[in-house]
Amino acid sequence: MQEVSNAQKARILRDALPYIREYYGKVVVVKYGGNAMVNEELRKAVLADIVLLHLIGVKVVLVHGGGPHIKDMLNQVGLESKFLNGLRVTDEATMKIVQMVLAGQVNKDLVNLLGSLGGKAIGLCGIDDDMIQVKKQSDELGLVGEITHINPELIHDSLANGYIPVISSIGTDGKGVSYNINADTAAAEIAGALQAECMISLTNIDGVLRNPEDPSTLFHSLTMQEVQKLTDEGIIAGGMIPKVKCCTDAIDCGVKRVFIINGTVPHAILIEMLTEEGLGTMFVKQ
Ligand SMILES: Nc1ncnc2c1ncn2[C@@H]1O[C@H](COP(=O)(O)OP(=O)(O)O)[C@@H](O)[C@H]1O
Ligand SMILES: CC(=O)N[C@@H](CCC(=O)OP(=O)(O)O)C(=O)O
Repeated sequence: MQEVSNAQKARILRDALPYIREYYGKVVVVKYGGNAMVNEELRKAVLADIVLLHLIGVKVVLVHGGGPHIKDMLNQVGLESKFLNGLRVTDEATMKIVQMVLAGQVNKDLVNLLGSLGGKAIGLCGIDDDMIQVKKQSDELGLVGEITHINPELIHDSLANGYIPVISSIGTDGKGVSYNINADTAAAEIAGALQAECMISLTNIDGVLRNPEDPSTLFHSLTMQEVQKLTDEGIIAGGMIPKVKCCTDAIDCGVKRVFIINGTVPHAILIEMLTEEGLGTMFVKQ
């Protein structure tokens, strides 16, 4: 690795200061999940950056998925993973596993790791205090929830008490039934309800690319109209479609800065938030 001189380190810190000031005391929602969350070393590095932001006074809210973890557990118990338009078809047996894996295994592992890195974290899911209220999205998807309302009180209380809230993407219908929610959707709705300064979705690709095989084709910023055009042209495809839709929804709901970045790049969150250049795709209204 190339040596960084003390003068360069000092310049990096000086240049970051205005951004630190800008984000101080502001709410930043980070969506973490997918393949960017599977590697343990990487996970530790991402969480260390979240702890650092928390320690310098940014109100970080971590919303997580865990699709690969759910898939592994379904495999272990002999259940199949089925998707319809990027959403998991969730029958009752699958929902039990989703809740166990997300609110149990993944959530508690993240909280535990944040704690070990010096962060004060609290693990929640959308069922706690009726935080994520849903209705059934469609009969075909089974227990997949469409969000009808976010009750942000518990998040505000957790932040006011100095915690990093770590929230898994499960909702309730208010009648005792748990529902599965795509984690990007949950993050965008939560960011909107909190009127967050910023939402960052971490994935395992650099952002939105004209050609996903070629990193030099990254779109550094995209307007809502450009997103529509690229989706119509089939350039934004597959798992990127719902991810980008959540970003534009968050902008529509008043979130000021919205990014998709590569969570496998060392210090990706810090580079995006605290440098002029950033590194992923930023979404803007126009
Ligand atoms: N234009 C595009 N730019 C970048 N990635 C794209 C694009 N179109 C489709 N994709 C695909 O979308 C994937 C990201 O979605 P997904 O795998 O669902 O993310 P995650 O698992 O992080 O939630 C990328 O790895 C890539 O294969
Ligand atoms: C309805 C639906 O599809 N829910 C997702 C929830 C987890 C998730 O979104 O995880 P990632 O962020 O890791 O993809 C699922 O069951 O996989």
